[in-house]
Amino acid sequence: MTNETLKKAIEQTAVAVRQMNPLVPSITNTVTINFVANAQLAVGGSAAMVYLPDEGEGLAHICQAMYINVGTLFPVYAETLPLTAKVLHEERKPWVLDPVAIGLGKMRTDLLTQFKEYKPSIIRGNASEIIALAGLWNLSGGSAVSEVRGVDSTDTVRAARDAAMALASWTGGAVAVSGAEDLITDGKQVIISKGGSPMMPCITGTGCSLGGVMAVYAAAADPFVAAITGAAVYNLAGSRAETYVKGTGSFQTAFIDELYTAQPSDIAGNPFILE
Ligand SMILES: Nc1ncnc2c1ncn2[C@@H]1O[C@H](COP(=O)(O)OP(=O)(O)OP(=O)(O)O)[C@@H](O)[C@H]1O
Ligand SMILES: Cc1ncsc1CCO
Ligand SMILES: [Mg+2]
Repeated sequence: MTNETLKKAIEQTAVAVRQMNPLVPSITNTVTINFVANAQLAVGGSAAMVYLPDEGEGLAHICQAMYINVGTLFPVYAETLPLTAKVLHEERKPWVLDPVAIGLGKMRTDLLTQFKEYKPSIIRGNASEIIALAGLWNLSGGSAVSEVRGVDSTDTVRAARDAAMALASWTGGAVAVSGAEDLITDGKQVIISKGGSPMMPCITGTGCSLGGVMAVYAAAADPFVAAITGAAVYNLAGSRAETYVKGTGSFQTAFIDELYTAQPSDIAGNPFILE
């Protein structure tokens, strides 16, 4: 892929989801569920959030793509998440996994272990989560899950490069590592997406909602292009929003405004490096 073909693919993806309004349901955490839905709607998707096993399974059958985030687990998810992921895998529906807080608790570890066989099309996490997931799945570049602390990253994006490439090679999809710059790989090529704002890690759910938005784009593009398009619109919107807000509260509102008003050509023009 060249810079020009990638820019064209990003622009086409952003245009396509606005035309399609794809149904992209989520099973996600209760902290940021509203932010995820609003971000998905802002870029052109149709959101639907569920918790129950038959509802996850039912939506997996009819959706264009789906988002699963293990941030706040409840006992019912031991049934909901594998059932839903199995349908997505069997029907070759694109789906995005956010392995939030990997390493915390037995149920989270069991679920994330099971997802190895259901091959998420895009894995999106911060650097520490990506390194820990590669470790849990016994892939190169990974490390023991016990090193993760809570939901925030203690590693740099570049430190997760090998883990991200190993995960993408396993799934055959894409992996996106978020941070001050974002690294996206399909296991062969690596893209660094630039921009964003230091305010983004100061509000909860920019990462979660980024996963939801990547799932929306995955309804219209292959996983690698979808993940790159998501990173690009986030970095564009974050850079723009920080220029006129007083602090992080109004940043969240301005950020959603910028997602909503971002033009496909501007999303494609957000700086990236193809390594
Ligand atoms: N220092 C930074 N400068 C610019 N952009 C940033 C910075 N830190 C994070 N971002 C952006 O914020 C978004 C979320 O990334 P982050 O790594 O904070 O996710 P996360 O830790 O999973 O977030 P959460 O779990 O709260 O949803 C990405 O678009 C990323 O590019
Ligand atoms: C803060 C927090 N705690 C569980 S999930 C979540 C959202 C960010 O990952
Ligand atoms: Mg996160």
